[in-house]
Amino acid sequence: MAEGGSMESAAGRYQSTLDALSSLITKKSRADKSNKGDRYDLLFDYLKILELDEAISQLKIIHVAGTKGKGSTCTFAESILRNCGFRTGLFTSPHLIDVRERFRLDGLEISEEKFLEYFWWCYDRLKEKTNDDVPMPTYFRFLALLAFKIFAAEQVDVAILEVGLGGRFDATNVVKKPIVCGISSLGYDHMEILGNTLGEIAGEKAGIFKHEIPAFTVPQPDEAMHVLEEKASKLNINLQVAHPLDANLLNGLKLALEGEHQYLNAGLAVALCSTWLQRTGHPIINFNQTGPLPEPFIKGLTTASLQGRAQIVPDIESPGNLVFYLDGAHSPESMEACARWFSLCTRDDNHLSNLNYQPQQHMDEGSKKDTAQILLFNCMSVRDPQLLLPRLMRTCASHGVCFQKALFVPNISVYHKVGSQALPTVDPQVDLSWQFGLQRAWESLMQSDKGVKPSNTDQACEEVKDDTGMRVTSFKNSSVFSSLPSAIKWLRDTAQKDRFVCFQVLVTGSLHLIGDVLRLIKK
Ligand SMILES: Nc1ncnc2c1ncn2[C@@H]1O[C@H](COP(=O)(O)OP(=O)(O)OP(=O)(O)O)[C@@H](O)[C@H]1O
Ligand SMILES: [Mg+2]
Ligand SMILES: [Mg+2]
Repeated sequence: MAEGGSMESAAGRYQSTLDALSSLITKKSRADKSNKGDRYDLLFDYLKILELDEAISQLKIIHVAGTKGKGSTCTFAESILRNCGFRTGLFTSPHLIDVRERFRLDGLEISEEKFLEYFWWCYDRLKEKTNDDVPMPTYFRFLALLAFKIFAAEQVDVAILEVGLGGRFDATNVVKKPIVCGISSLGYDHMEILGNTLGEIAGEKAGIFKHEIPAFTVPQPDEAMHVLEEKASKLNINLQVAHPLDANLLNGLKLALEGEHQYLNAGLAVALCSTWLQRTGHPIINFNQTGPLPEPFIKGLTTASLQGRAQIVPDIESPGNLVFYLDGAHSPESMEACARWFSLCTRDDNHLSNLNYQPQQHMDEGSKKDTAQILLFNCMSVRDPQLLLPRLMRTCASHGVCFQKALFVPNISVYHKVGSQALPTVDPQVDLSWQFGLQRAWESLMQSDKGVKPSNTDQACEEVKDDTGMRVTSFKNSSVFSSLPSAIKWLRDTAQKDRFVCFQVLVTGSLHLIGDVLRLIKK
């Protein structure tokens, strides 16, 4: 019998499943060899153990790599093909709150029941057949195998797979014959693993190309495009460039995911889906690049959903004057896209009418609410804040948006654990040196940047303990909070005190942070 026997409660069973999953997380850093393909051959042993070889060859797969926009592109593609009437499977990463977010069937997160069934089916077989030579798969490899099992068992018409990291040595790349491949925007990320030049990075991502399987990409910098083309031509592929979607093709509707960069992702998704339809014997009548999009495409593109990407959440405690703008950007290019999105939608008063509250409700007739922008930030220590923070601040400044205050917090999620139970009791002794570094970088930016309100020369640092014993270290323009809940509490208190100001909080830098914030504010 699987771990988590019948005596256990459903919640207990789910938790022990997450514990089993957590046991696969290796303590080694991600830059470790295993991500460079170390023992990639093991994946084929796992496929044999799970008897998935044949099943995978039957799946009609769309495979997407890229630095940014993979998840969005896959989400659009899934939504389009579901609206065309197909049974869809979608595998994306990372997850924000619950690991089941990574596996969608017909657009919905897999049910707990099915997840448990397939999880233990795979886990038990692997546990039984693995040994010193063929050890248990690592975390992401296990999840990818589980995705294959789920999609095969559920007999989806189409499986849409997002590469976890890179391409060539990614666990999803055991696929031998996808229907179509896509490469979304390339940029600098994970250089410690994928190489230092855009060309090298492109080469890794192009590792998903397969002999004579059609492939699409978005417009890329020359350096990247050359490498993609070269790799494609070696495999006898005519690599095509999907142009950004023309907003006029949406019948006056808006893309479901916000931000200008989503038009790039949507354009790629449209190309992938129309090719998938053609190659699986469902050509769309009268479809061309410039004419209006078929109805299910419009429906798909305008209703797709993905948490933590340009997501706007009014706070439940003070919806009128505290609004969270959440975006998991964590690379320089996406930081800029995120800053542009935040600036445009905070500058634009109209967007408030899209939210389910009346911003004017607490105010006297005719008075206009002031807004104040606050940044809530953390990034993982593999990122370079000197690349992220200036990009963020300058892009906002160029749109006339200045942050009144920046808050830096540690993430709460414990990385070697999966699942919501991983929310730990807050540790007052937590090491904040990384956050102090972020704060210093921010303060010196505020001092040096032209076009940004100069801050007080008085840089007295104030350290206080709040009522929960948490440390808060403040400069004029920024604070370091020793926990996320205390930062959220500060935001709510601040909003309570000043009901005539709408506090617009941009939360960015790390998807883990976004997940933690969503967990706290959605309760
Ligand atoms: N085409 C793009 N160009 C630049 N930035 C983008 C693009 N698409 C998305 N982004 C930014 O990247 C963030 C993540 O988007 P998405 O989840 O689609 O990408 P991803 O490639 O799956 O990222 P991850 O590496 O986190 O898996 C978005 O919130 C947005 O800020
Ligand atoms: Mg990434
Ligand atoms: Mg992703």
